[in-house]
Amino acid sequence: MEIKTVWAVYFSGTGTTEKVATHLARSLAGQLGAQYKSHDYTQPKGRENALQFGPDELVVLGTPVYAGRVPNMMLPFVQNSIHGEGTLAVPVVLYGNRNFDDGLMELKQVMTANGFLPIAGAAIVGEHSFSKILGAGRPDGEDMALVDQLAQQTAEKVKGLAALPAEPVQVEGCDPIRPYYTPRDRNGEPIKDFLKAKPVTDLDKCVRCGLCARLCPMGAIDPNDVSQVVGKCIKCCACVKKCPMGAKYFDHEGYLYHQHELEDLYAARRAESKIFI
Ligand SMILES: Cc1cc2nc3c(=O)[nH]c(=O)nc-3n(C[C@H](O)[C@H](O)[C@H](O)COP(=O)(O)O)c2cc1C
Repeated sequence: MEIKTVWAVYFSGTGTTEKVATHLARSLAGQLGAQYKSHDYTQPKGRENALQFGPDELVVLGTPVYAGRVPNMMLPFVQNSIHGEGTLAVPVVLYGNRNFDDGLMELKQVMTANGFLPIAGAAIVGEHSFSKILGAGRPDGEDMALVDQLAQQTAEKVKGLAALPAEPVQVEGCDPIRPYYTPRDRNGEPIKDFLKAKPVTDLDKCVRCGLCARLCPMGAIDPNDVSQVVGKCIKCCACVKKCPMGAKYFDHEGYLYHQHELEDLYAARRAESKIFI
């Protein structure tokens, strides 16, 4: 099949999804002799208009895994505003060394329902948003080599297609999709007020540059007083990890318990990145 444009379309709070989706799409474009374009829907502005793709385009759609699924606050945009028309696609998820659970399956299902034909997929490990030691430095060289392998195999598959395949690619995950993963306390109870946790600001370090307010995917930080989170925080950690002064952090007890538990359970092991073709 002839593809004219390969797109990287992605949400990425801390940059790991962007790194993988753009690399994969660029590489595919090169191998297919197609042009490369990208659309970043991390910021509210990137979600203002619907996206529609045609039969001579290929879309790499990337999202991080939040609570084992596609981030729930981004799901409406993906479901309602990203459509294909017999468009080949590669759903890609990034996950923080715990598990991608049903994130890739959910993304594949939503895309299939929206007129895409997923022909390959990937679940790649990225440094966990909540931590500097969980999945530290990933995706690394080994992960990116797997992404290169996926690009090569997907390009070969596309070149060999005379028509759209009858079935989408098989990926790991449950169908029907399971409920969101719930952080639990030491008694096995859901952590109280976890969803209400939001970052605080060390005013001795903060230089009021306003970067955090501009970066927040939810537009939740007051640009006139960046210590105030006036909107909904999805805990993507863009403000925490990208603040040049290290002025943002979480002090919420339940959040910190969950972060340390994840680090205790999963930091020592290397979770596998996986490709599906
Ligand atoms: C709210 C939230 C929930 C998360 N849930 C999971 C999870 O269920 N499993 C996992 O392995 N990583 C989880 N992560 C980690 C991210 O999937 C991972 O760090 C990813 O690389 C972040 O992508 P980004 O850099 O594009 O923002 C979660 C991160 C956040 C912010």
